[in-house]
Amino acid sequence: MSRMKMEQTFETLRNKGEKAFIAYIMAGDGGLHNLKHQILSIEEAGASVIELGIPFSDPVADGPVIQAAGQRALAEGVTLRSILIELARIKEDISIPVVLMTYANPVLRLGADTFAEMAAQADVCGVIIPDVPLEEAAEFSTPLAAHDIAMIRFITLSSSKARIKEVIEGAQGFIYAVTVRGTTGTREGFDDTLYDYLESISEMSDVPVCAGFGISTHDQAQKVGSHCDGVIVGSRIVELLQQNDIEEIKRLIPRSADIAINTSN
Ligand SMILES: O=P(O)(O)OC[C@@H](O)[C@@H](O)c1c[nH]c2ccccc12
Repeated sequence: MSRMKMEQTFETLRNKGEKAFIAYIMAGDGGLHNLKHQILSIEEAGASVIELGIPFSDPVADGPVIQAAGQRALAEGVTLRSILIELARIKEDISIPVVLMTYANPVLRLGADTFAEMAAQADVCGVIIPDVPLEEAAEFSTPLAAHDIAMIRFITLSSSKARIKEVIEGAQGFIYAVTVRGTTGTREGFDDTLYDYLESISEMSDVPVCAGFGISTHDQAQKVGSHCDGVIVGSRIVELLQQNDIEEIKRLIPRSADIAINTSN
């Protein structure tokens, strides 16, 4: 069920000629009792996948907006365990795939086996652990694979061709292509080389390629998405969700009609 659900989502989108919109939110920001409402609002706004962040005290790859959201969530007292328990409770209400984004430390504290089991109970489809390099991933990916949960891998602008090949081989779920150097957060624009980079990865890869970091507007989402299988938006979603501005989240997500216009010119 778990990994397949996400594969099906991407296949359905591909058949319709649409791109995935992966919305990142910080679990527990606004209190865990709001998680269900937040996920359902974002689902209704048109997101295809939820990337659910786990708050952590030392989030090395997070930009200021996500860090602040993590601090608020920690102040609410939420933990990886309490998030997984809540997710298991509300899973029947959520239609779109959920991917967890956590640092290694909370997983190790819970135990990688327990984590995989609880994630499976919660219908989690994939897991992103940015501070675990490919070489050390087995400790996490083996128990996850036993529960059919994908471990999502990263490619960055500075990955060599050989490295890209290595990452693509055995990749599951989707590949997270990082669009900028540095931490998460909004950016004015992107490197000119970004689009060629995304297209060359997409050509090499059988699993979908989704681009994230620095995407904060509808136009950016549409433009970047037209060169790969989907986009990931974090900081902007976190901001809008904190303001409870679901209408603006709706406007951020490209519709199929926008894409049709895009390809006709
Ligand atoms: O916030 P941005 O720039 O839209 O980027 C997405 C990103 O926040 C999300 O995927 C994410 C949050 N924390 C991370 C840590 C590493 C990699 C990715 C992430």
